[in-house]
Amino acid sequence: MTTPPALEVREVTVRYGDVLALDNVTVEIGRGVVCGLLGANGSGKSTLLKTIAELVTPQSGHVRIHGLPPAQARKNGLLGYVPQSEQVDWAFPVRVIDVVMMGRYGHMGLTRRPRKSDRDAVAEALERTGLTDLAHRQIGALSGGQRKRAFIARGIAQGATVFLLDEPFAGVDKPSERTIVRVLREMRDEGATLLVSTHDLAGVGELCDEAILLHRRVLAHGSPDRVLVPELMLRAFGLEEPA
Ligand SMILES: Nc1ncnc2c1ncn2[C@@H]1O[C@H](COP(=O)(O)OP(=O)(O)OP(=O)(O)O)[C@@H](O)[C@H]1O
Repeated sequence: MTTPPALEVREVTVRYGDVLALDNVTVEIGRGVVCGLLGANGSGKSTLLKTIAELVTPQSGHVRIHGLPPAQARKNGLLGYVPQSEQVDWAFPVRVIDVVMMGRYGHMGLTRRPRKSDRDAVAEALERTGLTDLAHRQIGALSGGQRKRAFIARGIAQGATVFLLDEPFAGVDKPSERTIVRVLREMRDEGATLLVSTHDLAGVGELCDEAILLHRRVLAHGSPDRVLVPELMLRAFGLEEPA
């Protein structure tokens, strides 16, 4: 039997009322890959990530994570998701350590009582993301970059093997950006698959092994030097000269 890809999106179409957000999107990503998700505003990047995370239900098509439906993969802790900052209620009174511990819920059973292994995993994730000293701060009291790092720490503590990140570099200071790039590469080197939506085209070559160019449909998917070419970028960003 062949091993299924880490992430498989097959013929997915998503509409919000009259708006066609994704049109028959098919993507496969292997294990141990960082893949950048690129496209103009409104091209469907967030919708694709939300569909994989089952926060949006497609009109047709399906998603598999290591061959499993997303709900099952989430239950097994395989699927992690870092939302765009605007989607999070930062006034919610939780501490950084509580956010990271949420990544362990799938490991705890129904009692949700942390064991030593859970506390150790949280401590390691905080350490790797440089948040140990901020562990007891309210999440809303952190900078943009620190907040992103807290959500990434949650995914590390969870042991996610497919990790979706929606604009992890938006509103992030340089030191946090460097930490995030290092941590994402480490996760990739440990075998995780990361799908990262970003507007930071300059950083794609440095971070990503592959890139997907989206414009409701997949315009291109391959190595960054094959995808980030003027002809495709002009099409993706709607700057194509009239024929
Ligand atoms: N909840 C919603 N209801 C109605 N339309 C929506 C909804 N969410 C997204 N859309 C529309 O679907 C299309 C794709 O949006 P999406 O947020 O996925 O794009 P995006 O590439 O992530 O954009 P951005 O880079 O601006 O975040 C856009 O036309 C958007 O206006």
